[in-house]
Amino acid sequence: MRIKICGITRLEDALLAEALGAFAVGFVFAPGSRRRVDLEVARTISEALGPFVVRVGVFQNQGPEEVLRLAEQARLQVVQLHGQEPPEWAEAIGKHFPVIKAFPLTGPADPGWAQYPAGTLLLDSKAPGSGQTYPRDWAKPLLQTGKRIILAGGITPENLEEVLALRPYAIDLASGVERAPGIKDEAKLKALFAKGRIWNPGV
Ligand SMILES: O=C(O)c1ccccc1N[C@@H]1O[C@H](COP(=O)(O)O)[C@@H](O)[C@H]1O
Repeated sequence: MRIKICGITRLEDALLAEALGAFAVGFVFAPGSRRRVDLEVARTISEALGPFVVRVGVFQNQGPEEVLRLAEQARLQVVQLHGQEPPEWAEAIGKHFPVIKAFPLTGPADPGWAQYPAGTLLLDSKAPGSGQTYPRDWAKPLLQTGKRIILAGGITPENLEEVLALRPYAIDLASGVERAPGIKDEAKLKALFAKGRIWNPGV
């Protein structure tokens, strides 16, 4: 399973996620987030990781100029837009970085979101980073479009199986593997990867 561990603020958490087999780690630059990371810290962690972990920056309603500057300076590889960004912003950013666009679920997903100019979409609860969840069935209309869909929102080692049953492209967790915002919990990370690595999305 492709697993992204988001809200990384400490080198040791990033290295543990990498050692356990994370596909990606996320650095939150969204204003007001309890996991907001300093640019220098993100760059230091980014430079310390090996070549096979994707570095993702999470932004919320920040214009293309700011997003591109931070993504370049922090040595990121993918940009995740987690607010109400207009399609033109994604198009501008998409000239430089692959874009993941997050949508909050307050009911069944709108298949029309597949038209948004981003290669990959992410479905989250309406309270990003809170551990809040939603009826997982709500993701189905978008999963059926064939677009790459990342599922997020209150995923934990305990409820992982119901999420994997939907066969998303990847999953994304922040609070479900933490002991405090931005501080990952070793036991929860190990429990997650022990369960997550047995499932192969390609078959
Ligand atoms: O984690 C945050 O603080 C955050 C803030 C603003 C936008 C996105 C944020 N994180 C994203 O939230 C989901 C997962 O949250 P959780 O597992 O329910 O705690 C994930 O997509 C993060 O990238």
